[in-house]
Amino acid sequence: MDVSEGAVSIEVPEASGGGEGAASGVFFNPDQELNRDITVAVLRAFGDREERAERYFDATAASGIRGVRAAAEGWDVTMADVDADAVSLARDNLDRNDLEGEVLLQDANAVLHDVDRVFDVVDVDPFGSPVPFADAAFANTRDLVCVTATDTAPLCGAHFESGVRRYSAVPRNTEDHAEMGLRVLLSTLARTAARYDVGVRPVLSHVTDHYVRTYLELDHRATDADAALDELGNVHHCPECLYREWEYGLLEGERQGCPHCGGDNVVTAGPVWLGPAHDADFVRDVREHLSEEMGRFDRARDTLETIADELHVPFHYNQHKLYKRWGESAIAMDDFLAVLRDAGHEASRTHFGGTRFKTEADVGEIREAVLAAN
Ligand SMILES: C[S@@+](CC[C@H](N)C(=O)[O-])C[C@H]1O[C@@H](n2cnc3c(N)ncnc32)[C@H](O)[C@@H]1O
Repeated sequence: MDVSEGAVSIEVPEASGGGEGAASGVFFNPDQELNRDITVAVLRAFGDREERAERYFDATAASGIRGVRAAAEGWDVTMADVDADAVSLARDNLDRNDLEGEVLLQDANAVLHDVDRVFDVVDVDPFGSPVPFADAAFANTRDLVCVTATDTAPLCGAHFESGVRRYSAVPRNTEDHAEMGLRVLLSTLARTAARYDVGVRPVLSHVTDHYVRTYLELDHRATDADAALDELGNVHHCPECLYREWEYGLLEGERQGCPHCGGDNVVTAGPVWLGPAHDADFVRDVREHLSEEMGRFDRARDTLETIADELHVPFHYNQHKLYKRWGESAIAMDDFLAVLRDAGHEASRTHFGGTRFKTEADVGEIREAVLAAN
């Protein structure tokens, strides 16, 4: 089956249309086109800014769609896969588009540990968790590590034990679980990178459908790794009144009782990444580098616009849940944000959902602002 994405056309097996875990054939998930469109725009924006960056490694190639699209953008592409059918298909797909590139039948970790190779950008887009590739990626990438995680249930605490095992963190299945998953992933990646004296700075992150995607710019001094670790801490959630509170540091403990409603079901997650999950200027630049031939242009543009304007608050509220608790009907989001801003609180929409918002205000302050506006 022929598939066109952006400027390229590739062949994928018919059987792979079913998405992750398709019974036969090389993997190809059409639903990840948005992820790949944004990746191409990131490569354009990053390549313009860091002109010397030219070597891109698609660590888990499958059909080669990412590597082929990167090669079409002028990147010097290497791809790897442990599946011989995938390697042969990825090679064919480069040829089909008259593009150069190297496709290796090799474990991505072995390629990353090859002392004769250096990559500026490494893209890890595996089945499930990226953790098996994280050490090698951070130990051996120059500039940018791009990571997809599709194991959102462990990451957000819905599969608690596997989340603890895999991510060396305590995830909690709170009502803002998608952001919980992102911040648990960022915490694990920051701690993994720190082992190699590498500091990570997330320049763009999004949680879309059932995956988390993040782009981490790297700095290669021990002090950079220390600075990244300083962005870690714990977050406490009260499931009754939706109060949440966070504090930086790795040694903070659990909370006894909610300071807002007095409830005793407060849950603590950590260590999670409390720092910025994106760089607004970079996100705006990436948005400018989207192009209309991309299949998910409109959605990618809207997602990036929302992310660029998101406050750097490490969790978010669900406006409808708050109104339900107050026994009132929710008002339009723009009006609601205006109420918070009029009361002196910064507030923004978030790409985590249309009924969700970010603010530094706590639940008591939010309620006061709404009451004062009535
Ligand atoms: C989710 S698919 C990749 C999808 C692809 N990046 C895309 O955008 O369509 C994961 C691929 O990783 C490959 N893989 C699994 N373990 C690997 C390893 N250790 N090194 C390299 N590739 C591996 C699998 O064979 C599979 O083709």
